[in-house]
Amino acid sequence: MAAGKLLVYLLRRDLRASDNPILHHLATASDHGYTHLLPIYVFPSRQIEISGFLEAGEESPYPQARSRVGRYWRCGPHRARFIAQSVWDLKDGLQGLGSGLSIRVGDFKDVLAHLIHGFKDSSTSVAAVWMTQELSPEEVAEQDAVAAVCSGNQVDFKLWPDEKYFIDDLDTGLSEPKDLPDVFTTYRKLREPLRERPRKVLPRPGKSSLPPLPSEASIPPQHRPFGVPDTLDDLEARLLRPLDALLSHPPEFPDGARSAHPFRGGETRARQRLCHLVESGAMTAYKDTRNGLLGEDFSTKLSAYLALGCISARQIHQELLKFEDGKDEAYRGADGYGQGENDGTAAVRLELLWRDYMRLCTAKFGSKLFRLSGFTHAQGGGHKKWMTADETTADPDQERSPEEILKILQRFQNGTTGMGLIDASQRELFLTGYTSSRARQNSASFLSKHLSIDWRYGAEWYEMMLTDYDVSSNWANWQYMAGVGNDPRGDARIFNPVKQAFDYDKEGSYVRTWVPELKGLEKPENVFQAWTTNSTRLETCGLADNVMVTDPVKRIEFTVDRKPKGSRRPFWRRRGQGRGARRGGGGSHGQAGSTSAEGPDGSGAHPRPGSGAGNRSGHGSRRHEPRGGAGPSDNYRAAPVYFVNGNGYTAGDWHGGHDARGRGNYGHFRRGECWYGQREGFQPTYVPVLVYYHPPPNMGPGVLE
Ligand SMILES: Cc1cc2nc3c(=O)[nH]c(=O)nc-3n(C[C@H](O)[C@H](O)[C@H](O)COP(=O)(O)OP(=O)(O)OC[C@H]3O[C@@H](n4cnc5c(N)ncnc54)[C@H](O)[C@@H]3O)c2cc1C
Repeated sequence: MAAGKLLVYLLRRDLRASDNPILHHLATASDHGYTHLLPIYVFPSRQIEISGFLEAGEESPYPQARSRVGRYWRCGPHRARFIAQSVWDLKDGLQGLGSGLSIRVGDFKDVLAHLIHGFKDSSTSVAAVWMTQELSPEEVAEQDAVAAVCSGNQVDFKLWPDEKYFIDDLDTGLSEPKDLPDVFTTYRKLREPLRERPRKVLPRPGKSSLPPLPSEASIPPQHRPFGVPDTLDDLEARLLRPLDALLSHPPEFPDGARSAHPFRGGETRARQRLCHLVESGAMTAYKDTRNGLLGEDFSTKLSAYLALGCISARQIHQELLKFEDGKDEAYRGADGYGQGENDGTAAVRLELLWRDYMRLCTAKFGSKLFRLSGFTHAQGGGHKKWMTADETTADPDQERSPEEILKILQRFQNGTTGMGLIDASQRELFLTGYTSSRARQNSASFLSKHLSIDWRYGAEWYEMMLTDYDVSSNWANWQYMAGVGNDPRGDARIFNPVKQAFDYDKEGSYVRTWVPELKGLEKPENVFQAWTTNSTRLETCGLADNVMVTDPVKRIEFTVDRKPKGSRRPFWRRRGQGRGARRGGGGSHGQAGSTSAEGPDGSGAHPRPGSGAGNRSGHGSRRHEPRGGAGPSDNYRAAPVYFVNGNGYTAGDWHGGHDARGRGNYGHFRRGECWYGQREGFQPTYVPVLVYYHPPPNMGPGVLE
């Protein structure tokens, strides 16, 4: 009979040794009862294509890891590489602590079943499996499948709460997911002051404080027909091998362009990046710079590390605290050192709360995250007609044929729509795996609202291309921008990508960087829409026959005012039908060109005079942000912990009654915030002829309201 009790820790998006509840518990609790620990990272076959790991001549038993609507690879090259680096960094880190990490590929349940079976004859058998809980449907299914394997093999199973968020689940003030308010602002008010919310970080386990690995000889190898490599280079190569032909006409990396996200994956790099941001003053400047488009430091670029759990939000918060409280000499040289929270650090905390909120939406809405009609379907909305490239599901009355939509999608993806800001963003995304929040918002709005294309194509494309892809942040933001999610302004918020380009890329540097064909154009308005350039100039620049000029996917009439006002370049936009309408024969394309505008507060849409389609219902009526939320709870509740003991899998509650960690009531509830007293929603003003827009305040997800 086996003497050793082995604990298997299956890692997913908790790729860090510091502030890791499971490792912390194992390093500090004397009574956990396990003689050995085997941390394992599984490259899951559903989400990452693993055919590159097949032994020669073998076939994969798993379907290809492709998305449902667009059939794209679910994990593209940028993220695949970043994950590999992160896993390898953790492996090195754990080895440094006297432990280690095994890498496997396949389906979680197969990996686990093979492992349990393989250990059966060893002196150490698998006694328990622990994982960090995730809330998204696919990950929940993984957990359930693992639990079932454990149950069938008399192995204990336990889910630990995911603590990489800003506010722990214990402290959200929500009794259950459905209590989440449907408007972010309501949730934010419920949780302010944010600086007081996060729990303390957990220290990194000390050297040799973790239970040892089982002997190498006893660890069963990767199950057939796959093999796992033993170098990072080989790991990366095998992940990238199947990912060819992402696009039929991919953009080329422009001369002189530099990635805004040149970072390698891993906990070590995440830590370095965080320290750099505080030390350099980038955190202090964040509020002023975050709408930037070019460069490394206009925003934190911590998203990919956060998504994989290489760093937790509360580690970021802790570093900000040290700076704000003047507690770390390394940060002394940075602006604002020791002077408390500033606009920049407060804005970073707010963004981290957005991230929490998107995840809580997933907990609340479950698989509706992926539904075309979005969350709003649940609230009676989501009746918009979307255009699709899928002949089998396309509406017979669809304005453009599925074939045309497919072509438009390809031009969106390879950055040749003719809409400069969108094209630059899409090429940057394709070539670097990153594009700024501002650019993402515009691209998502463009695809879903200007082109009325099924927004899930965009969400899936981003899932493939983003290094920082996170299921909740991606899909809920796409819903938000498509007007089917938790944006109280819904369909009324339409970004005008030309106006946005004037606001955020004044001289057109960003667009010129990523769309080098446009470098010869002097005027920003031409850079933002090349078709507006006169024919002589087009000839000179070799653009006369370029598809961005001859057949832009969308034309927006937009004229720059001659008289500059203040430091900003004001502009007016001609009303009435745009060329898009003439070209496209009206309908949604034409309308969007001329109706799209941001209201005086930079958010709403104006009904369009004389269009016949200027739909005032829903725009003209005052909108009230719905109330929601359960309000702060009186009692401290403990983390949701899920157990399976031998033969029973107990699905825990959102807040189960088990205080697993005994870290006390650090994040106790505070009463008194008037979370229900929302300001009222935007009421658009009807302005008939000429509109001067003020610079828009930051609106939408990821920016201050
Ligand atoms: C269509 C669309 C898709 C998106 N997909 C993702 C995604 O897959 N993964 C992802 O992490 N973010 C996503 N975002 C949110 C946001 O664009 C990125 O988090 C941000 O651009 C990452 O850069 P950063 O780390 O420099 O952000 P910063 O501006 O420095 O913000 C700090 C952190 O706050 C969080 N954050 C900021 N804005 C948001 C937001 N709107 N929603 C959720 N979290 C936010 C991120 O973790 C980010 O790292 C998406 C936004 C849009 C509009």
